[in-house]
Amino acid sequence: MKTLVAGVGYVGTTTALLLAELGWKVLGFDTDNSKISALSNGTLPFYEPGLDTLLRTHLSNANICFLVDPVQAIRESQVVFICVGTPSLEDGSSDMRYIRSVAEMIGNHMQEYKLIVMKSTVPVGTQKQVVQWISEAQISSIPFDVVSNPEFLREGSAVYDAFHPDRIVIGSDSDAAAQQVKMIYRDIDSPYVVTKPATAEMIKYAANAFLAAKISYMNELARLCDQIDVSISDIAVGIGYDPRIGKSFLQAGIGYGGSCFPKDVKSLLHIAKEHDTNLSLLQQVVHINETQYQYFIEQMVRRLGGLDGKIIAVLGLSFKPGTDDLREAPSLKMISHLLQSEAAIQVHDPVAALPEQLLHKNIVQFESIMDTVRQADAVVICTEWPEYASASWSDLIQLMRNAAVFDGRNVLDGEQMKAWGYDYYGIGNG
Ligand SMILES: NC(=O)c1ccc[n+]([C@@H]2O[C@H](COP(=O)([O-])OP(=O)(O)OC[C@H]3O[C@@H](n4cnc5c(N)ncnc54)[C@H](O)[C@@H]3O)[C@@H](O)[C@H]2O)c1
Ligand SMILES: O=c1ccn([C@@H]2O[C@H](COP(=O)(O)OP(=O)(O)O[C@H]3O[C@H](CO)[C@@H](O)[C@H](O)[C@H]3O)[C@@H](O)[C@H]2O)c(=O)[nH]1
Repeated sequence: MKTLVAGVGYVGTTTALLLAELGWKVLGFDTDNSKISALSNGTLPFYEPGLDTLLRTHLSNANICFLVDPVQAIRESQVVFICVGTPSLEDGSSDMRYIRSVAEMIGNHMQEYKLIVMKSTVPVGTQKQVVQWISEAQISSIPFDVVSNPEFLREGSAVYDAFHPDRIVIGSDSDAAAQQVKMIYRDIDSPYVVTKPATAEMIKYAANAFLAAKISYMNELARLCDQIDVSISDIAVGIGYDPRIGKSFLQAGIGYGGSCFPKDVKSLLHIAKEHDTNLSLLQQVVHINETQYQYFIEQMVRRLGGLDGKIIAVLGLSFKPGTDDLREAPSLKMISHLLQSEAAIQVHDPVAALPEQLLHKNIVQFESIMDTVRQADAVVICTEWPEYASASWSDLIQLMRNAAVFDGRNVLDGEQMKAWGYDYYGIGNG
């Protein structure tokens, strides 16, 4: 059986390689020809640990191939996984143009039954809408099923997450189609949640919004902790032992970023608005997240006595470690603000490069942490890359003009930093 993955970005490439590992023949299709040629040559167009090895293995085994011709891609496959993007529009709703275009492409070119599996994160009701778009695009009526199968992988650990999912959610109107999706994943050991398509679509939003809420909760408490001489990191440990709370996603910082949480929480709020429902808790989750980096900058201004003319070393650009993804990265908002305040910036990231919109005469990217902190008036940690926790801080202090460290991810040992002579501030640990 041949499977087609439409849209080979983060989720599509991971899905394609998972399917190849599971023994299926896989075709990858994307409208971005540069991605197709990079992937065909064994090069990932983004950074994701472990995925490049899988790509080269399955290219050489001829289990996977990447195509630019949509007609061939649709005609040669029995199952189509939709993995295209669903970015935010100005009003917070999801931009459905890519989903619609794939649906119409399938409808247009299919000549026999297809099972269509929707992995993109989509508003509730999309499965129904996709059925309609495919039907309308068909030249003659050919049967097909559309199943919702949301993806829960995290960037930076996409390979592990794809092979060890916490659950596989299948939303289908047809038992036979749900069984077929289960059969595709049969070698993966995971609980299954088989439900209605709308429920599957909502599970994805509910999961991301819940995790975002956990983070904003800790970030808001961090602001109080700063006032009462209590460490938010100690609070996370103390509450995390309660299995009803859990240890994960309690890390206070400068806010959540990435291609999912910001857009998915906003999309859920938009869905609620369309149904005259007020999700006030989630509105606050967004508000806390959008003001968290400003709160952090206020602490910097207070301690440094202003930013004008200061040299600030920014450690970390990507929205989290293990990826070069800069989508909604808090570091970018931070840097824009610092530049507006007439600070000069020296930046470092192990894999991500400064985006074009931040190229400015007052900003320079260095390859080493040492060069980045040299002559700085303050260091700001924006991403919890392990190399920042393990850097030789006892030596780096000699290179700085002023030994202030603002730890936006609480990765350093504050007491040790102070003992080495730093003016150290960890968010919620101040
Ligand atoms: N990135 C993640 O960690 C993650 C995790 C779970 C779910 N998701 C969801 O999965 C979806 C994809 O996310 P992503 O991060 O992989 O996006 P991405 O931007 O990395 O990839 C999307 C790809 O779709 C391609 N595309 C657009 N229109 C197309 C078309 N008509 N036909 C074929 N290809 C087309 C684009 O060129 C791009 O390569 C989104 O809905 C996202 O919310 C993402
Ligand atoms: O305790 C924490 C945990 C995370 N974050 C931040 O939250 C953001 C998102 O992190 P993470 O969830 O690890 O990364 P993503 O790759 O965006 O994965 C999320 O979004 C994906 C897309 O929907 C889902 O599939 C995943 O299950 C979900 O974890 C990052 O900026 C992190 O720095 C914190 O601030 N504190």
